[in-house]
Amino acid sequence: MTIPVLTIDGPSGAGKGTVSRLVAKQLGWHYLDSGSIYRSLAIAVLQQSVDVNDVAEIVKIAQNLALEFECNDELTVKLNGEDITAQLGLESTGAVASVVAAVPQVRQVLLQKQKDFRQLPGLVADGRDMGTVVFPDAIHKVFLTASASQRAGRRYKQLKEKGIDANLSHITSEIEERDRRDRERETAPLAMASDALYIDSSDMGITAVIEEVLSLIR
Ligand SMILES: Nc1ncnc2c1ncn2[C@@H]1O[C@H](COP(=O)(O)OP(=O)(O)O)[C@@H](O)[C@H]1O
Ligand SMILES: Nc1ccn([C@@H]2O[C@H](COP(=O)(O)OP(=O)(O)O)[C@@H](O)[C@H]2O)c(=O)n1
Repeated sequence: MTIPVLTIDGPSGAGKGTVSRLVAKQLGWHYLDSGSIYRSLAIAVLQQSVDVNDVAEIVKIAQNLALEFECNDELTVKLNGEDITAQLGLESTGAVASVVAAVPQVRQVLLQKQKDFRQLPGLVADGRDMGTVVFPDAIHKVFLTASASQRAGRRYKQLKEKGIDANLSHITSEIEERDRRDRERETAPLAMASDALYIDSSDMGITAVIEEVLSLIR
């Protein structure tokens, strides 16, 4: 029996995580936040003071990445038993994540870890290459985006709400730089799958986006 997968890909701040978590909850499906795997790798690389250009060392860390996920209303992630949830959401973590994520061997090592999330009764998978590379046979695919200024504004508000000091113009340039790197890399670049539903959430609330995604499944 083929286990159903809904993939939600798109750029940073489009609402993928928020929508994926809520849709997974409504459907009673599992949830894969693939970005948190790349973010965790970035934290491990930073903790071990490894140079971001030292590919061999980064691949070794990826091979030994010991992660535990717990998804209730929010996602809690442990790396080697240590709760790293707070560091996970920082823009500085996202920036390093997008550098290590551009290494083809790193993506290869982490591929099976992501596929293993496909379990009954189904999976909602959020990332950049869920519909194109990791789950190309998914029955439902969404490409969720929004204008760069909306996405930066949302991220700014989200960080402020978490009590993290943030600067809107820094966030805007960091998001633009990360998008460019994610779109232009050779391996598994951020791109819409040809069979995905395109949703631009610039002028849509979260509930409207969720309704549109759920209508795809119904
Ligand atoms: N359609 C929307 N309208 C307004 N705010 C949104 C919308 N979708 C998501 N958000 C908010 O934007 C922030 C970033 O959303 P998130 O789900 O983390 O994005 P992504 O996973 O794509 O990076 C969150 O604070 C979330 O509540
Ligand atoms: N499937 C994925 C998910 C994330 N990533 C990388 O990991 C970084 C962080 O991903 P994320 O999904 O947590 O980022 P946000 O969209 O939450 O900002 C991205 O900028 C990508 O470079 C990836 O390459 N492939």
